[in-house]
Amino acid sequence: MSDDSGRLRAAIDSLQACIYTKDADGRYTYANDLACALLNLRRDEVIGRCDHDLFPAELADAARANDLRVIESGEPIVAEEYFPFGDPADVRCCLTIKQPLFAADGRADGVAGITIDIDARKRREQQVVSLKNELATLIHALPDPVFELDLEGRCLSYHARSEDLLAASPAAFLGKTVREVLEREEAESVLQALHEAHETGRSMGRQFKAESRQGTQWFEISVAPKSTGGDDMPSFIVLSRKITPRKQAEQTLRERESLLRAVVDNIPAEFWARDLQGRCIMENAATVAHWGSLLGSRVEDAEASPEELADWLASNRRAYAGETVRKEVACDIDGERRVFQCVVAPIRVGGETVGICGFNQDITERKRHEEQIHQLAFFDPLTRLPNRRLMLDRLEHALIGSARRHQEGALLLIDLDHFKDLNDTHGHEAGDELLMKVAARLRLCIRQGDTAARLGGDEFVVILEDIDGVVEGLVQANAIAGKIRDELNRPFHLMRRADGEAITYHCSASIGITLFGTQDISASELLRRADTAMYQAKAAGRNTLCFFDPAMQAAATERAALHADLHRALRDRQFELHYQVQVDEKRRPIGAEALLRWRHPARGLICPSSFIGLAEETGLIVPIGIWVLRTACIQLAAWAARPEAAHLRLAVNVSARQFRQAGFTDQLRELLAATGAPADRLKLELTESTLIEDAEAVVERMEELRALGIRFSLDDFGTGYSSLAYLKRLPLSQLKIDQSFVRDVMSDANDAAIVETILGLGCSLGLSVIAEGVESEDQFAFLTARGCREHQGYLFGRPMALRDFEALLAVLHD
Ligand SMILES: Nc1nc2c(ncn2[C@@H]2O[C@@H]3COP(=O)(O)O[C@H]4[C@@H](O)[C@H](n5cnc6c(=O)[nH]c(N)nc65)O[C@@H]4COP(=O)(O)O[C@H]3[C@H]2O)c(=O)[nH]1
Repeated sequence: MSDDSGRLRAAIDSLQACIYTKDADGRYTYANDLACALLNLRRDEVIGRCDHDLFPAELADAARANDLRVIESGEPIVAEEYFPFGDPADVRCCLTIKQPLFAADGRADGVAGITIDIDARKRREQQVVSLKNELATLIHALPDPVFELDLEGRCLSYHARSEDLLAASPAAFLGKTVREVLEREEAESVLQALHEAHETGRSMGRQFKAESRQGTQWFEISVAPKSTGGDDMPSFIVLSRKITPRKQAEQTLRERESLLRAVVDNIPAEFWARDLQGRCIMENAATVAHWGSLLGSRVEDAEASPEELADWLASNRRAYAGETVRKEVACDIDGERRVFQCVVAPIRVGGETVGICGFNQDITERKRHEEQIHQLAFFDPLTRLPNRRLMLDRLEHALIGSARRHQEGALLLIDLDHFKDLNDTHGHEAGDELLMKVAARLRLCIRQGDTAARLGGDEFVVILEDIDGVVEGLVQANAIAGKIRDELNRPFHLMRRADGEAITYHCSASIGITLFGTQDISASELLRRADTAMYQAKAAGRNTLCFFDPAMQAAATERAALHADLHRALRDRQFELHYQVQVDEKRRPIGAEALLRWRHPARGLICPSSFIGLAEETGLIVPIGIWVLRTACIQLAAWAARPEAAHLRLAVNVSARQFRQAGFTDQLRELLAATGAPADRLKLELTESTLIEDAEAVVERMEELRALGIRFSLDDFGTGYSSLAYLKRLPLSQLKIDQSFVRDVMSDANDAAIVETILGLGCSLGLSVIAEGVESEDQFAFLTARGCREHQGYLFGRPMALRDFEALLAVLHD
């Protein structure tokens, strides 16, 4: 028996459980080895102690409470208690079975307990519980329903926060396969997802639709196989998201996109858009039809000329910078010139430019119509000349322009004589044909920039512009009116519609002319004047030109005649050079001034003052001047060969226009070479006005000529405004005192003072001074007394023909 109790005790001690007994007061009466070892006490130290002696109070309280429950109830209990295991910090959960111990009287007076460490299992259980809780929370938190389906698509279970998220009530699908619930195509989609998940481990993004009371509902599913851990039929967790709103939005977006596409394609213009890198990101059908698809390409990739590309790039740059650019572009399409109205504008999103877009609209037809409208509005349909309206507009512009530019213009009103008779006898068609042919001839008579217009009926108007000066205006208006009259006098060949016969028609016109320039006058007043003048022309017997102003008329007639005469004079060698002697203070001849004379066959000898002005205005002075210079050079060469005349200098007047003419230096060089005239004997007389305009060019020309040996005398000195500083820059050799000062030098103190000043000036500038217009001995004495060494005037000799001049030279020599 004692052997048995010893073996039992040994068995109890070897158990991996704490076994103990306690008395009614909770004092240990027995503790096995493991219990002692965990308390790190010997058994005799454990026996007699209670839990409060060994453990923290709250653990001991719990254990004591269990002990008391067992003692009081006399029933065993199974409870969880917590004890430190060796280390006081290592408190573990233990399963405790407590059994009452009974006294002989049957009262429970102690407890026998077995305590096993279940801490690790307890923790695992707790983890599983918390994992389950988390999963439940997660599933609960999921916005989308979750299903468990088997591989055939049978619904094993589901979880949904709300039945609204389902396509049908759970009863409709729980336990059923998707084939039973959904349309065939939709069910296939779900089954494919299940198989995909089965094979690859997951499936995402498959969609299906189901009909519900709310209409068609769309779902998107994510599938993952459910791990069963055995060979059971595989099942799958299917997360089903209701995407009906998204689908509807996508549908709306698609509809909008196709509407936008349709709108863009139906725009009756080419449309394109480019991103910030310049790549085409959108285009419409019209653009593709014209250019081929531009998508993805840049402007630089287009097949166009460098100028066109540069132009497009410049517009695009401006649009990227925020500007809306409008321009017209003309290009050839299939060999036809077409015009496009192009707009390039920035594309802004939230105030930021994200690209540019453009419209190119073919406006060729519109342009044509505009042109036609313009033609109808401003041009006479019969003759295609500007009509009254456009003529008035141009006339107003001409009036403003000529006033601003200080130029003259002329208005010619042309009325065909007896036009009505032509209409009456040969029909309107012949009349129309004449008007067209008259228009064509008028066009030929005017310069580019001038206007020929039809006022209506048989009345035409010509506007001449940009004419230098009134005289030139008279001359030109007269000349062009004459040309028009002559042109219209040439026979016209017309067709008579009635019998198809060709007729030769002799036309004449009455032309009224009026000039306009700086004076303030309206277009309508001008027209009235031209009309008055035209009626005067009619009254004067038709086929006539008439100026509005009789004085102008006379001047124009005279000028025109003079002009024609001058031409003839040059051609018929009617010009002569007269020579006026120039002497020194001892009256010895030192040279002469060559003065031009015109021996007119009818009017006799004409002085230059009567024609030099006109010759200058009309440019005839240039050929006349060359003739003078050539004659003078020939004369100088002749004198050079004669000892008594070799010292003579010859002064020749050169007009500003001639002096400024390109090639003047070369002309003189050639003349000197051709005639053999000594250049240093030739003296060019220039007036102050010649020198003042474009000073740089004048000085340059004078230097060129001086390099040839030619000298310069400044004519009319004292009448202009030459500054001393300016005079000093000029390579002059002589100042000529104007005869107006010499004339009154004896009577007018001012003139005397001016003469003295000029003499002093010549002295200080190192220039010789010659007095002009010396007529009396007193003047001569006055001038010589003040140091004037050279003289010219009637006192010594008038301008005279060469033979007389040479006779005079002989007398003066003697
Ligand atoms: N009252 C008076 N007059 C005198 C006297 N001595 C000379 N005269 C006149 O004064 C003018 C001097 O010529 P000018 O000042 O160069 O003025 C010249 C000159 O500017 C210009 N001219 C003459 N010949 C030519 C020429 O060949 N070419 C150019 N471009 N102009 C010329 O025509 C102007 C007038 O020439 P003319 O009628 O020949 O008039 C000449 C001459 O006859 C005098 O003592 N008393």
